[in-house]
Amino acid sequence: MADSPGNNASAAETLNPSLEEIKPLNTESTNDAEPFEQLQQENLVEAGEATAADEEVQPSSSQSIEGQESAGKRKREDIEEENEGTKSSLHPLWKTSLCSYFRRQSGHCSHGDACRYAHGEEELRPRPDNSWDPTSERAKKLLKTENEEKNETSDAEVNVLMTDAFVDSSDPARDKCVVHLPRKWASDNLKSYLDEQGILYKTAKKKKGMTVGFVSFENTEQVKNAIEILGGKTIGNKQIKVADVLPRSFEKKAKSTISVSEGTGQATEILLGTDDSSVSASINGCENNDTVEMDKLMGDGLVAKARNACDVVTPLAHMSYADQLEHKKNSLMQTLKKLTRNARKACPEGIPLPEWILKSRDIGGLPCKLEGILESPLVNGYRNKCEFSVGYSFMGKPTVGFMIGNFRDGVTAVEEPVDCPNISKIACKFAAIFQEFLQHSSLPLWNRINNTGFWRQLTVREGRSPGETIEVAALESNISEVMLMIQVCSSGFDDELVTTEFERMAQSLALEAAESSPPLPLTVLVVQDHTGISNAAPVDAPLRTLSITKAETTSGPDANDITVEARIHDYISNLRFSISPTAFFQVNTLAAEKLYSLAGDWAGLGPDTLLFDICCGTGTIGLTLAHRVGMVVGIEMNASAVSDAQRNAEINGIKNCRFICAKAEDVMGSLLKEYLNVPSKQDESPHVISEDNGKDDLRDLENLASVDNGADLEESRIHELGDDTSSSGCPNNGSEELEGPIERSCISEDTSKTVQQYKDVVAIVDPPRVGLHPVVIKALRTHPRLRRLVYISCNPESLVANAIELCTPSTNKPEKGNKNNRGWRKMSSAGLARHRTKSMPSSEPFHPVKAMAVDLFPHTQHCEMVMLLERL
Ligand SMILES: C[S@@+](CC[C@H](N)C(=O)[O-])C[C@H]1O[C@@H](n2cnc3c(N)ncnc32)[C@H](O)[C@@H]1O
Repeated sequence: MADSPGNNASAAETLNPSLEEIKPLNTESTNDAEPFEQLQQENLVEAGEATAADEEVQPSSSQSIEGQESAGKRKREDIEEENEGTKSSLHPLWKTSLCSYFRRQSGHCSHGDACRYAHGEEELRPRPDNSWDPTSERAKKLLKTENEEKNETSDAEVNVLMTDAFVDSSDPARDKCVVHLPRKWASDNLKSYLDEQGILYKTAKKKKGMTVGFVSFENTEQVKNAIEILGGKTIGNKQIKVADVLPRSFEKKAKSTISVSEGTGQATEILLGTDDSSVSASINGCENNDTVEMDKLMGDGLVAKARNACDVVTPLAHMSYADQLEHKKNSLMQTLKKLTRNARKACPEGIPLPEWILKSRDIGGLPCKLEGILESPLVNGYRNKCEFSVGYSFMGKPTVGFMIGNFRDGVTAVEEPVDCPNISKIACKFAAIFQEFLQHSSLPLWNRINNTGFWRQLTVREGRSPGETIEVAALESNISEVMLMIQVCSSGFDDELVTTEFERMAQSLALEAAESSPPLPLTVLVVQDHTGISNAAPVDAPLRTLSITKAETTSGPDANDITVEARIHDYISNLRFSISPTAFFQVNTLAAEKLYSLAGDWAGLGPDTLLFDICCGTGTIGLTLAHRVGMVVGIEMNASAVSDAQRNAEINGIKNCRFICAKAEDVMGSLLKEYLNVPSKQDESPHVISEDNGKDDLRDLENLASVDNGADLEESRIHELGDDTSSSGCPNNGSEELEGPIERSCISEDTSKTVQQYKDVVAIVDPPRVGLHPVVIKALRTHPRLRRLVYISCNPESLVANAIELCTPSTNKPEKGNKNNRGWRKMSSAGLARHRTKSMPSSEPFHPVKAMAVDLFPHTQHCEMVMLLERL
């Protein structure tokens, strides 16, 4: 998802040597496999099919001759088997892939003409979809041409919707942007480049991470000169372009100007250069003008990307729901196949391939059966939490909604969420109310380019009333509580002004909510103060609860302000859940209920089960399954979520749960030891990890993982667009600084039953998008008493990566991790996982038993997946 940083040649060159060092010996090339995966995605090649592209899978070049021979034999038998079917009738894939044996053995293949694979480019036939074997010269040539064409097209579609003020001259014709610059450049690099080219300019600004720089000129002569000099220039393989900053009418239409003080870079003076009538005129006329102007620009080829929030936030909305489910299922199947391919590739020499890999051929290369996809009970308006960005619309109107593109590519325009089908009516109404308030606020909107301003984001969280049935036609009537969290950056602003503005805001929101028809519930109003660059605030960003004026008394002399505790409530499986402002709670409550109950069913629970709920959030999984097990141990790093979990256990009278506030990687090993210290037969097996050795290995892996978990700010920004599976939704890098491994325990534990009595140990893991920390994987994998693991994932790629480590047979001589190696930076998550398997201590692998998708996010590409892993 995140673009690879640094796409220029020098970055690639410096990376290669380190990659060499850690490239798994049995990997010839991982690049070739990718186009093949694409073909598989399009269902053009069966997963079991052997081609030059997937031949890297086996035999492993690090295997012994014997190993190679047996692997080679395996493959040859497979081919012969398949040939039986192809000789008699011409298989549609006959000679559509290059024969790897023929290529390797300099033009010799024992199958001769009968070989189903093409002996050389001349014999090669196009595939049924007219594409070519991706390893062939033809395919490579075609790809190159396509890429060139793409580059040309994107050149034509220069599209900078930088609505945040970033202009230096009074004449927009003298403000230009330069596009296709290296991401790693900052302003200084841009200035040096312009100087080197002999270009005169007034100011030049560029932020790292963006491909766009902003240059203002003293006069039109300088503009002309710059365009002439830069025309046709390239940096790396990118052609530099000079373009207008859109919207061109921004200066004309935007009524507020922000004066930024030189010294602090902080906005100190705000001139609302408008009277109310002109603001409302501009607001009222805005929608139509926007559309006309946008259409014109699209016609001119200047704006070709998403034009509204709906296209960005709900890209599948144009499909029927049945088609969306089918689309997601197919795409998940392709992702799952990576598990088989990579585990096969990583299987150490001399160790037989596990049964599940051998059997994968019978199910199209899947590691286990994908049992289907469960639909969301609600398809529209299902989100109980929406994070709306604050910014300027395409036409320069202060707007509360979604960014319609990527900041890195120079798009900061924010558009209203009106047509996004996943957003509830209540959330849309609150966004509109807050937007209206911002039109008159004396504090500025957050400017993503200068990182200045005040108003940043609005989060609307909804809680339902208890009840069995949901009125799909009148969803709002089920919403009884609403929490609004307004994110600001108050640093550098006058306290008194800020307090007055908050009071005005609270009054305005309460009044408008009460006057809405039907009235909107407004339970809690919280302000989150955050100074960081991205809106993804750490969980400990300061919160301030504002009092809300009771609607019925607003006009009376004794207007009654109430401040309530900052929390709302929702219900899952008839349990009441208390949710604090920053705690994770699944955004689609009804679908989450299905997800948790499926996980419980697959976990095979009973009164003798000890259930580890890893990454437990507010305790939803453990608490909804507590009645089916002996005891639940929940682990969660967000302190307020842990307090919520504890509170939720209490309000629901559940006594067999213990919640631990810690990073799972810090406590998993010791918890397994604490609970499972009873020696069993398994413990005596050679699979047991020795303490010292284990610690060393854990440290090695931790080293690799520390950067792996690094959040990509821009990725977080993209997920602001309504995808709550982001790291902002489930903070994996929360700033909750923990002193010790278990800083705080919340225990409502039935201590009458000692831990040794639990015969059955099960883990349900539900990690954030990045997946489980390698230390946690290792702890789970190497503890022999943990026989069953249910993995719930909002990111199938990380599920696959983690499952590679959990399910690949371990080597008898695990390698030591190389702490100084930085080559993993450019590896795929699966490649990295494969690499890690080499240092996995000798332990019995899990095997994938079954998988099921649960659609928590209709209209988007995202989907939850559940996979059951077991040890026989
Ligand atoms: C996808 S959410 C799942 C929460 C919960 N199971 C639920 O369904 O509501 C992931 C949770 O993992 C927590 N988390 C992230 N990294 C963690 C870590 N290293 N250790 C423990 N918890 C973590 C997040 O705070 C978040 O609550």
